[in-house]
Amino acid sequence: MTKKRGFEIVKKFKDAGLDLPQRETANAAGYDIKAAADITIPADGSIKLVSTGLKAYMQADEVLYLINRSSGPYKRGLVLPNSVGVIDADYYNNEKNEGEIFVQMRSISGQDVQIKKGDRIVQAIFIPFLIADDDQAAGVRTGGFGSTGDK
Ligand SMILES: O=c1ccn([C@H]2C[C@H](O)[C@@H](COP(=O)(O)OP(=O)(O)OP(=O)(O)O)O2)c(=O)[nH]1
Ligand SMILES: [Mg+2]
Repeated sequence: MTKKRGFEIVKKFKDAGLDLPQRETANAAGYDIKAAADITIPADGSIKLVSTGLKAYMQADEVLYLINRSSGPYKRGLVLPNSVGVIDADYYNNEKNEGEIFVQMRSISGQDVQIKKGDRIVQAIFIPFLIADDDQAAGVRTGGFGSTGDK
């Protein structure tokens, strides 16, 4: 089978016994992503990066969105401060790193929230996107989290 899109475990977590993301029901859009290690999301509202131990490959005109589970804020008091995480196709095996996906998380409960290894923290949805007529993007991704600068 030709590889089109999917998830792989990054080297750092290769012996950690992680599961590859699954959809829970036949028509679900989202692949549920689990935390790769225990982490506390602090009561003070500061932002933590949660390791997933995963990278994602996809077609050049596809993007992977990380979107909160509806139970995230409602039951656990957890939100993604960036609302939606955008995982670009060229983040996979980029120049500086393998392209591990991290989930930004913040507690809005006023309490510490304990995330345990294996907890399903976010859902990931593959989506095709369009480009504008005059698009001339030719840059090469060298990392993530601000690698392309502010200007
Ligand atoms: O929640 C997220 C958001 C992004 N990323 C990684 C994958 C993505 O391809 C890369 C860049 O994300 P984005 O373009 O949203 O952030 P940026 O601040 O514009 O960084 P850059 O300048 O590297 O594009 O960072 C994550 O691991 N988790
Ligand atoms: Mg960017």
